[in-house]
Amino acid sequence: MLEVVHVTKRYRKVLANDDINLTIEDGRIGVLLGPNGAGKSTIIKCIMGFLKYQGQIQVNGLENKSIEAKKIMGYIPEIPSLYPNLTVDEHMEFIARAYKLKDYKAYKDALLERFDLTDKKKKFGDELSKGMQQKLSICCGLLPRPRLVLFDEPMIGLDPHAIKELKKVFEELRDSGCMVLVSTHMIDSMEELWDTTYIMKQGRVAAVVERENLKDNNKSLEDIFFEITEGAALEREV
Ligand SMILES: Nc1ncnc2c1ncn2[C@@H]1O[C@H](COP(=O)(O)OP(=O)(O)OP(=O)(O)O)[C@@H](O)[C@H]1O
Repeated sequence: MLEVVHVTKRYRKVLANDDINLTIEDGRIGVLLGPNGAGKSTIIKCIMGFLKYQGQIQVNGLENKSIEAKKIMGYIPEIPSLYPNLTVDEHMEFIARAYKLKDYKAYKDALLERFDLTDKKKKFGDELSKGMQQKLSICCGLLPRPRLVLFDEPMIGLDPHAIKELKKVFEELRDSGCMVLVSTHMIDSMEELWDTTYIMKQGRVAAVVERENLKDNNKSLEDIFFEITEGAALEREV
């Protein structure tokens, strides 16, 4: 289980995350939905342990900044950060060695095939298109088979085939008991895939929407999103 408890992050005068609480259980998909600047990337970076913040974050009971926690966490950043002098295949090998993976070759090849990178194996990072870079970044994030996977705006720049594959990946991760957290500002992009949506506004979680509860509520996620983001900020459960 991922547990984010009372997390507050300031960048000097900017309050980017204001007392964030969220939980993702095993085998569940959480979505961070919010307009630009709502604080989605910041909370993901806090969960990954890249930033200093106030509050507590635990993954399966482990402190998020511990080595044990990092071994089970995967992160696909909003902007791919590749090595210009490493090829596609070398990026994957680098990850495999960093995580001391064993028996990873078949999975590596399957990931590259799935995201149409098999014939790009020998291309260098700076020879890839933006979409190809994003696909490689996804493959690198998935190779260590993380139990918690954080995707920051993962569909931006992907072609329809890659988006379809990525959605299948979300389902497979969920079905294998992983925790998934996806940030997006596109309401429809996660379709029926999410279990819990955290609607963020101005650094706060303004509403927590559970899919089960949406059925009894005559409103769509879109209705709730616009009510929250265009109306007064109020924290509530739906
Ligand atoms: N490194 C930084 N230094 C200063 N302020 C920052 C920094 N990174 C983010 N911010 C500010 O923190 C706030 C939240 O930004 P964040 O990137 O978390 O939002 P977001 O919801 O991910 O937005 P987007 O959808 O545009 O990616 C914004 O006001 C942003 O300007």
